[in-house]
This record gives sequence, structure tokens and C-alpha cells, in this order.
Amino acid sequence: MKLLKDILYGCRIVEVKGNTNIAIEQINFDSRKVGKLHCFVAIAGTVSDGHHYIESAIEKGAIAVVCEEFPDQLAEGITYVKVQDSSRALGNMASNFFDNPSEDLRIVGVTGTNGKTTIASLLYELFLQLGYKVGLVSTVENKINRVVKPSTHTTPDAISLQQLLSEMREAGCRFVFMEVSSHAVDQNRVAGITFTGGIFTNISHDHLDYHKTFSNYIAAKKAFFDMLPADAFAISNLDDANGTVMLQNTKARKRYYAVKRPCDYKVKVIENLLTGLQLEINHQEIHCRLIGKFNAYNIAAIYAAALELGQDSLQVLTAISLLGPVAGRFQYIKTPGGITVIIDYAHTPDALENVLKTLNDTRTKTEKIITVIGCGGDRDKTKRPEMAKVATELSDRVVFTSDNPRTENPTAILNDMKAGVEPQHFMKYTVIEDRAEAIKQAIQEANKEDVVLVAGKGHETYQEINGVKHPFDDAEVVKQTLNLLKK
Ligand SMILES: CC(=O)N[C@H]1[C@@H](OP(=O)(O)OP(=O)(O)OC[C@H]2O[C@@H](n3ccc(=O)[nH]c3=O)[C@H](O)[C@@H]2O)O[C@H](CO)[C@@H](O)[C@@H]1O[C@H](C)C(=O)N[C@@H](C)C(=O)N[C@H](CCC(=O)O)C(=O)O
Ligand SMILES: Nc1ncnc2c1ncn2[C@@H]1O[C@H](COP(=O)(O)OP(=O)(O)OP(=O)(O)O)[C@@H](O)[C@H]1O
Ligand SMILES: N[C@H](CCC[C@H](N)C(=O)O)C(=O)O
Ligand SMILES: [Mg+2]
Repeated sequence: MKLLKDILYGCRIVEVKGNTNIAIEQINFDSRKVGKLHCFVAIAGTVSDGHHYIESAIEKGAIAVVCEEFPDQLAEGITYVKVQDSSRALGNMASNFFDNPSEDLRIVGVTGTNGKTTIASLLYELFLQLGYKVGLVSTVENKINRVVKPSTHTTPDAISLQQLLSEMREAGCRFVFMEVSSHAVDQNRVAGITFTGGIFTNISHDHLDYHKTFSNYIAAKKAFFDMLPADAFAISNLDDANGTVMLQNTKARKRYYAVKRPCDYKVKVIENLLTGLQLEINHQEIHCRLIGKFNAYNIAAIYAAALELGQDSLQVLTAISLLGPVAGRFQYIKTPGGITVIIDYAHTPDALENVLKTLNDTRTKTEKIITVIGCGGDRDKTKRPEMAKVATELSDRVVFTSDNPRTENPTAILNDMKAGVEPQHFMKYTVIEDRAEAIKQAIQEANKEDVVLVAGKGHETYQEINGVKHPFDDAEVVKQTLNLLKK
């Protein structure tokens, strides 16, 4: 229990009606989950508006309401607090409610279109190796030191996030590495967190269904760097067209990493093989087990962050050389029959292009690249034709299939994809809606030396159709199919 006036500390309050000197059991932004002595925070969302549910929250036991507009009728004995921005207030309130965990932790946020999970997970592993207790907030899983907590979002809502951070503090964690999605910035899920540092990976086509324009999407990512305090660090990718824009207005100390340009943390790719990367970081040579040039950027970013966090360069390089791949990111299977299968979470045109370029860069003359790819339903439709175009241009054969159709018709999604294929590549693809069948077809077509790329789902263990998550794991299906076909 905490006093409402203490929970509201630091919020931009416009007007109060009622008593704030009351004890609150829990804060809640969903009327359906409200209980006795709760404070309900009304937020305007993408589908509906929490302000419509104030009455029902009170019926369920809320004794205080935080909102942007007072309802026409005020209920007796209830405290109403009008704020400028209720999602921002929620962030602050959640932090106060859990005794401001971020002030006792060193939290580094990672934002960008691709590479967030990879960088956050690698930093988590790296700092464990350096002997620290560490927390991780990611798309794949959350971790409190070594204890796994399932993840539902890339960045959880403000209340779940502050609770998670407080559990990390409780468990003695010193560092936390977390993904900060553009949705999270836009919805103020990270408001109230004091970050020690921020990392920008890259920005390319994704989530235009939500942000509407590319410049809104850039602005959401940039807003994260604008909120960093002056004693934090802001690390950005100088090779990305928006790498400097991201840090334009930050108060934090600016650091850049890059492969192509001179900068604070410069990486050179000496060798890019299917067994790993040989790199030079600020003139120090290392080998790492991660595959693909894009991972040179991820390695540069984690090296930069570790050094900005005060770690010893030599120890960091040694630890980097021991890091293994992240689940579902360029996961590599070599079969007894000589086929290579790669499972990768590439679900944007840019990621798919990077992965396929890596496979093209490292292939021999005779080997075929066979790609299995689908696009998610209820997500950015404009990326569908682009992903299909990239897949057919950079592969010898492509099987278009389903990837979480959600509430959309899978055939309609596949038609959106097909519209992006250039006529000269029409002969390269087939369409098999059933993902397991699509994987089987690709593996069946593969001969010794060929590479099968199964892209889009990575670590996911389900296929989401009409609100139901059916068990489906690309890695499992691949293994079963390889056994079945004796490949
Ligand atoms: C589009 C989006 O981001 N939606 C998120 C948002 O919900 P919303 O704005 O749609 O909520 P809404 O249904 O309009 O309701 C508005 C408000 O009324 C409340 N309400 C609603 C109904 C009711 O009966 N009572 C009630 O109080 C709701 O609790 C909410 O506070 O706020 C919710 C609470 O934080 C999130 O769970 C929800 O994530 C949905 C499930 C989602 O799918 N989000 C994805 C797109 C997402 O966030 N992805 C990013 C990763 C993207 C990336 O890969 O980069 C992520 O961080 O995971
Ligand atoms: N630095 C990078 N640049 C471009 N592509 C990358 C980079 N790192 C990883 N990728 C590609 O993008 C895919 C997704 O990587 P990752 O899961 O790390 O990104 P993410 O930003 O966490 O994605 P999400 O927004 O879905 O959480 C990988 O499977 C790989 O294909
Ligand atoms: N975080 C991303 C993941 C997409 C993964 C892909 N498998 C899909 O379902 O589209 C999103 O929610 O848009
Ligand atoms: Mg992620």
C-alpha cells in the first residue's frame, strides 16, 4: 500500500478533486483487472479509450482515477486527478509505486528496427561473463539474473516493466539491458525510467501500420534519446542514414560506431564466413561466432556500451569471442546429408536482405539458396511486397507461406506478397500456405551443399490464427522434416 499523493510525485497535475492522502493497493490501466482500493489510470489507446471505462473501474473497487478529462458525473468518495498526459503519468506513478527501481540499476535501452534483441541478449551474456548479476528485457524472454520470466511484448507496459525492474533490484542485479520498441516510446511505457545509456541500431521499413509515416517512426525512436539524462551515454550507428539525427537533441554524451566511417568505435570485417566473423575493433583483432556482416554492427555496439559502462577493453574482447548466437537469430543446422538450414527472425525487408546477402557472400558457385518466408497479419502491409521482392531477388527458389496471419485471410497476405515479385523472378516461387508443408517442400528440393533459409519466426513457438496461438516452432519442424526425409 502507498499513499496516492506519494505515487503522484513528479506527475504534471492539472487539477485534483478529492483527497490524495489515501492508501492505494495497486495502480491499474485496465478496468477489467481493477480490484478493491486500486487507482485506475484512463488512457486513450489505439482501439478504445480508457476514459470510457472509469465508471466500470469504480464499480470494481477503484477509489482513485487519474485521467485527462474529468467524467461528466463524479462519483462520491472517489478522488479524481486530472493530468496533462495520462500514459506519461502512468510511467511516473509506476516508478514511484515500486520505489523507483531504475535509480538503483544501470539500465541500457536498445532501440532501432533490427538488432535490438540481439544486442540486448549479447550484452546480458557479456556482463554475466564479466561476473555481474544482470537483468534482460527482450522480445524472446525476460531474465532476472538467470531466472527466466516469459515475455509478452518487446517492451512491457509501464506497470509490468517497473515491477520487473524492482524484482531485478531485489535479486541484486546491477545492470539491465532492455529493448525499447518504438511502440513503447510512443505509448510512454518507459516514462519514469532513468537510463544510464541508449543504443541505436538502425532504422528501416517496419510498423508503418502504427506510426503511419516514416518520419513519425524516426521521431518515436529519436524521442528515446531526447529523454536521456546528461550523465548517460548515447551510442549510435554512424553508417545508418539517420544515425546522427537520432542523437541531434540528446543531452547524453554521444558516441558512434560504424564499419564504413571513422568514429569512436570502428569495426573492420576481415573475414565473413559461415563459421563466424573475423573482426578488428579499434585495431584489435578478434574472432566471434556470430555470422553475417550485420552482426559486425551488433558487436561494435556491445563493445561500445561495455566500454562506456567502464569495463576493461581486453576482458570485454575476450568475453565477446566466447559469445554464441541468440535463439532464432541465424540459428544454424548442418545436416548429415550436407544441407545447411538457417532459422532467422528476419521479418523486415532490410533484415531479410542482410541475411540473404550474408548467405550469398559466403556461398560457393554451385550451391542453391532456398528461402521460406511469410509476412505477419495485422501488421504493416507495405512491407509484404518488399520482402517478397528481396526474397526472390536474392534466392534461387522461394516458398511463400504463412507467418502469424492473426485476424487476416492468409491468401490475401500471400497476394500482397506476390505483387512485389519482378516478372523475371516469377518462375522462382511457389505458394504453400501451410508453413510445415512449405518447410517440407524447401527441404525436399535441397541437395547436398544447398542452404535453406526459414525466415520470419525465429524463436517463436506458435502460429497465431484468429486470436489462437497454435504450437509451431520452426526449429522443431525443420528437425522433424530432416529426420522424415533422411536429409
Ligand atoms: C497497438 C499497441 O501497441 N497496443 C498496445 C496498447 O493497447 P491499445 O492502445 O490498443 O489499448 P486499447 O484496447 O485501445 O485500450 C485503451 C485503454 O483502455 C483500457 N481498457 C480497454 C477495454 C476495457 O474494457 N477496459 C479498459 O480499461 C485498456 O487497458 C487501455 O489502457 O497498450 C496495451 C497495454 O500496454 C498493449 O498491451 C497493447 O499491445 C498490443 C497487444 C500489441 O500487439 N502491441 C504490439 C504491436 C507491440 O507493442 N509491439 C512492440 C514491438 C514492436 C517491434 O517489434 O518493434 C512491443 O513492444 O512489443
Ligand atoms: N544490426 C542489424 N542490422 C540489420 N539486421 C539485423 C541486425 N541484427 C539482426 N538483424 C536481422 O534482424 C532480425 C531480427 O533481429 P533482432 O531480433 O535482434 O531484432 P529486433 O530489433 O529485436 O526485432 P523486434 O523489433 O521484432 O523485436 C535477425 O533475425 C536478423 O535477420
Ligand atoms: N515484433 C514484431 C515481430 C514480427 C514477427 C513476425 N513473425 C510476425 O508475426 O509478423 C511485430 O510484432 O511486428
Ligand atoms: Mg526484439
